[in-house]
Amino acid sequence: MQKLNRTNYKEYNTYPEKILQFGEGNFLRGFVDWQVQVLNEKTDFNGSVVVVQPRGSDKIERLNRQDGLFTLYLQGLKGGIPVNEHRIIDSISRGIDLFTNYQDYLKLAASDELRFIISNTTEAGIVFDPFDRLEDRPQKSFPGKLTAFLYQRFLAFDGDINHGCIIIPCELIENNGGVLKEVVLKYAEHWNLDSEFIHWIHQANTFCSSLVDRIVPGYPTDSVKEKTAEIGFEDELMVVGEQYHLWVIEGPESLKQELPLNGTGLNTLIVDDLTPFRTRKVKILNGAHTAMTPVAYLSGLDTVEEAVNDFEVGSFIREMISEEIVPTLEGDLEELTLYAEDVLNRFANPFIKHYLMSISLNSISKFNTRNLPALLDYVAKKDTLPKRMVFTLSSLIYFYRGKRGEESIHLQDQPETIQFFQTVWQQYEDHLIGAKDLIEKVLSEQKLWEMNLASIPGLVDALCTNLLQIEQMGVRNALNELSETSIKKN
Ligand SMILES: NC(=O)c1ccc[n+]([C@@H]2O[C@H](COP(=O)([O-])OP(=O)(O)OC[C@H]3O[C@@H](n4cnc5c(N)ncnc54)[C@H](O)[C@@H]3O)[C@@H](O)[C@H]2O)c1
Ligand SMILES: O=P(O)(O)OC[C@@H](O)[C@@H](O)[C@H](O)[C@H](O)CO
Repeated sequence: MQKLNRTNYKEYNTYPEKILQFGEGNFLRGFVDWQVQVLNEKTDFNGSVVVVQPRGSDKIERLNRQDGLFTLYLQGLKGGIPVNEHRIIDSISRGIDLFTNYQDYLKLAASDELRFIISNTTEAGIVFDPFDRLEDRPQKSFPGKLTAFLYQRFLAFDGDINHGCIIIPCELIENNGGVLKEVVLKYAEHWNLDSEFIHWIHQANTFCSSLVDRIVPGYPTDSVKEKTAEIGFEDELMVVGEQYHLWVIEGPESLKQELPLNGTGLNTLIVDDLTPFRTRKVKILNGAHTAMTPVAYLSGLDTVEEAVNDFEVGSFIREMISEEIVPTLEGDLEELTLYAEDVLNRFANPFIKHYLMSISLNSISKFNTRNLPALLDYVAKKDTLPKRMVFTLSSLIYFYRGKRGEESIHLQDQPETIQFFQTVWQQYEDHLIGAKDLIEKVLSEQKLWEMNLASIPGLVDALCTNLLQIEQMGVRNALNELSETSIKKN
């Protein structure tokens, strides 16, 4: 079987490099790079994407081995009809490995054609690292790398305000554009860069917050053989996603000229305020994903579809959404309920195997942004703890013990987070601390939650009860117990 690359696949197009993309991951390829392909096909956008790694461990060679080409499968309901289609995406021109080719990165900063910068570095990526230096090749953090790039561009064009960029982060954090801009400005100050550069950042560049929505499980491990036979190429970068997509970009009117979306059929909206779209999506869809992951995985399930179709776990998820998440949201109840139903139908998409383990990446920071706000709102509104969300948090703490029965769990999170849990669970197993001490240690570790969760009335005791039940009878039986009980008013 031939490998997918531009020598073997001749029907590719080439376009000027207009977009710099931080992230080689499945989501950006199945969402942004697909949209760029649609823009190239249906409008005069005429642009391609250069990909760089947002952090040290990422591999860019795989992308370059395939000359940026990859196959995208979109599977799900389109207008109510099941659709399963695939295509080769040619919108990525190349990847630049910042460790071996930093000079190409600097060269790209001086390109006249470059206009957009896009990123997706998970909720953990937009951070300030005081040890990053301008001279590093590359800096460790994504915003450090971006600041160095923008500074090089500022120098290359002598501070010309017509050579700034439109920066559109996709990370699922609130006000992602504003937060990214703040971190860039913090680096500018930390590195003592010229005040003209700071002025240029403000005047020449636009940081647009954005909200993305498409379920992209990624590489189809289970069906790769059939898919390889179908496309006729070996493709290490194959991606599967659902048909549904929505991209809401908070940006100026002028962006509508630069991103010619009209007539493309893309569900991409340029709006003044994306808050309502974001809150609804992050709390219901992502909230349910992150909350179901430890519960369903520790119940012996592996995918989102299995989780929503499982009697106990599925009921737990549905009730959590309707009784504990939706009541914390503002807006029309009927509309929110319909959105929640759509989300549950998307979760049950039979074409898609969305592995819980892939959702579990950086679960602690995801819990903070996706679940904790709803938990706190619920407590504030109802003056009692939401028992299902509390159960989720108990399961999450148990998940970070790193064991599902005899099997060990491959935890994917910041090394210090994994280390912290390893230490407290070891102390527990060595009988140096009890369950309550363990919970107290975890909840009061402010680096994990950015607040002291132990201060939430009743939470330590509720978690302790759940944890002991999970340990004694397993998550599934503990879930059954939970449906019988209610948490006492604080
Ligand atoms: N897959 C989906 O269905 C989907 C849909 C919408 C949004 N997202 C977003 O995409 C992210 C996951 O991406 P994916 O599905 O492409 O997974 P992936 O594993 O293929 O890619 C993850 C990307 O995030 C980067 N990353 C991870 N931790 C980082 C850190 N600490 N600092 C900087 N970069 C970091 C990786 O280097 C990689 O480029 C999620 O956090 C989510 O916000 C995913
Ligand atoms: O991609 P992650 O790992 O941050 O989160 C998992 C899912 O919640 C997420 O990918 C959703 O599928 C997506 O946000 C849908 O638009």
